[in-house]
Amino acid sequence: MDFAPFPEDFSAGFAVLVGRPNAGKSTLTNALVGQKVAITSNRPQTTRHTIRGIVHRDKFQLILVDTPGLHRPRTLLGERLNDMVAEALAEVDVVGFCIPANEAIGPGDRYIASQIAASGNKPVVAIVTKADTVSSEQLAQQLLAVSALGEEVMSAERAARRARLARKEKSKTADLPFRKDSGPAAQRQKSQGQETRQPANDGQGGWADIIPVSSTKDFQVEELANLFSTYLPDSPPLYPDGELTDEPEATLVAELVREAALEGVRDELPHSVAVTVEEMQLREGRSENNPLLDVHVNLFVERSSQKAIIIGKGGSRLRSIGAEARKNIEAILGTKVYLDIHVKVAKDWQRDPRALGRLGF
Ligand SMILES: Nc1nc2c(ncn2[C@@H]2O[C@H](COP(=O)(O)OP(=O)(O)OP(=O)(O)O)[C@@H](O)[C@H]2O)c(=O)[nH]1
Repeated sequence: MDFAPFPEDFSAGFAVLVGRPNAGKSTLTNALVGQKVAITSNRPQTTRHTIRGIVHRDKFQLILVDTPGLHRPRTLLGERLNDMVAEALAEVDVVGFCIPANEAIGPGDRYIASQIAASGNKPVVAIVTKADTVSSEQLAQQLLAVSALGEEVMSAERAARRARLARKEKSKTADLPFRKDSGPAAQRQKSQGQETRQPANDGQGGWADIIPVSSTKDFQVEELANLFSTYLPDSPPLYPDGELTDEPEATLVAELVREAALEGVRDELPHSVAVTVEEMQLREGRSENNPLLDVHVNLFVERSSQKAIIIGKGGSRLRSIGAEARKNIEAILGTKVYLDIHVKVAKDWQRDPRALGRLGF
């Protein structure tokens, strides 16, 4: 790996974008990175895997983790998705909480905000996305509403932490033969005002920052990158220049096939489609400057009625899924691709832990 020379005050680290489905996380990731790496779609929850894009600048390197839409779990799959989000939050230097400018703040946003607040001491930048879709008055209103949400969840979380701490202290002392907080040491501590530990995510009242952006109109995207960079630790670059994503190629391929399969099925399928890559290798006997990548994938649905939808009349839908997916895979991997898709029924895979494991969740 070749690293270009970097200045002494270089910083590098990780950011995660969270937000409810359709909040614009994938589009923002792409805008920041400058190339299509995350999967966008106008339907919710197409981002299943944590996909990283890397923002390279002269003074910093920002590694972005794009999470699945954090949402209230309904099925086992939902719980796993939320686990993945929690893991992602634990690993980053700064959290970007995406809230669309053109939708009222709802219980979904509140739930996510409280999850982030509970997750600890990471600075949270509230990002009001899709700023181009509203008037400046509406944008100002939304910024105020987002700010109020920050105050609300952070102070609620502080109160909850204090209550949790108090309960913990109480249960620790409850089964002792004498009261632990009545001895001289405890009295001394109390008189010095040390009895309550302060929660970690304190001090701001609300968010670390609030910024409106538009990914499609390139409004304030660079400002956001710079803002994120102020939260990164001093560090040499973590990835070589030019590397845009470290997501294994197979995951990208599976995502692209899944995205193509969901296109055109307007409402019903998003939660019922999973894709695994069975085999991916360069075809033998091709010349070095004209390689062909053979890709075999399984596309799982839950019911045979869904299989019929995916395949379409005389196989027509499956053919266009294949063509669309192949075009996008070729664009990202930069080589010609032969794509073979097998449609299979895996009954109730969303609720079956073994099936989830097999499908890579
Ligand atoms: N007008 C406008 N539309 C946007 C902008 N950013 C995203 N969108 C649209 O909003 C929709 C959702 O965007 P995504 O980036 O897929 O949202 P997401 O949060 O990644 O969604 P999930 O993967 O479902 O969690 C897409 O149709 C985007 O084209 C923006 O800045 N302006």
